[in-house]
Amino acid sequence: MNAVIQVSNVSKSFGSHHVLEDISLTVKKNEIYGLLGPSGAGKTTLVKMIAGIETPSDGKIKVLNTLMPNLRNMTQIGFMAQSDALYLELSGNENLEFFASIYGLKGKRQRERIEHAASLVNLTDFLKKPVHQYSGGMKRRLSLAAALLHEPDILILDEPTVGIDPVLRQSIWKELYKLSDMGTTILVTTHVMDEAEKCGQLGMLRDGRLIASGSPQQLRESTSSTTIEEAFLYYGGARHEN
Ligand SMILES: Nc1ncnc2c1ncn2[C@@H]1O[C@H](COP(=O)(O)OP(=O)(O)OP(=O)(O)O)[C@@H](O)[C@H]1O
Repeated sequence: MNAVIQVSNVSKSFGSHHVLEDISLTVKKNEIYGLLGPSGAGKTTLVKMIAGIETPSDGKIKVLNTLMPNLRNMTQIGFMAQSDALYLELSGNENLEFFASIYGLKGKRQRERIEHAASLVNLTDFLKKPVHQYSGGMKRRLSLAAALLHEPDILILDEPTVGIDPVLRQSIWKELYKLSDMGTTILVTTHVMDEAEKCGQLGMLRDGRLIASGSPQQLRESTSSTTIEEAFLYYGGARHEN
């Protein structure tokens, strides 16, 4: 099986707070897998463990067949965190140069990748500005550009389009499709239902449990729902009745 991410029976607690319970999921190569759930469901905690930033309390996570966390695997992963890890006093360009050099990109290649990533997120004209003058949406876009710089095999995006206007959101999704066509595996978290529809596969997360998974169409059809929101409510409700 061409599984790129394998999460097996993973649980996570912070002290006595059980945040995730017995999560198992598989993300295949080229797939765009969406983790859908309301705030506090545990999406960020799960993607941080997959990216190797947090460790599970129980269970196993393998990325590219290697147990995580694994330092070598980190270079194959582009991670865009929910809170932007940017240097506010530096310009957009300087931020991208910094991240590019961490990924080992130098000289002409570095310039090309920065140009490409910046144009993708519509920031070319703002690269000279210090980031403290950026709006929230611009900071998100710069973080996305930084995650794309080294053309990672796996892209993990935590709520990538929060604060981004619908036109740009659409162009970002277009690019995500393009990247997936070219072989990138993409894991994206969202609490927005219409965005969930854009994913090839979905995992619905609620109260730290994976309540359902499948393609948006499968999830709708198997619950006789017309929307993903309805399907989510069905699975959420069904679990509580058990
Ligand atoms: N380092 C931590 N220490 C203690 N509790 C934590 C920690 N990180 C997350 N939590 C708790 O875990 C739960 C899930 O948080 P998480 O950020 O993973 O959810 P989420 O689905 O990503 O929500 P949001 O979209 O609001 O970030 C929350 O109750 C949160 O308070």
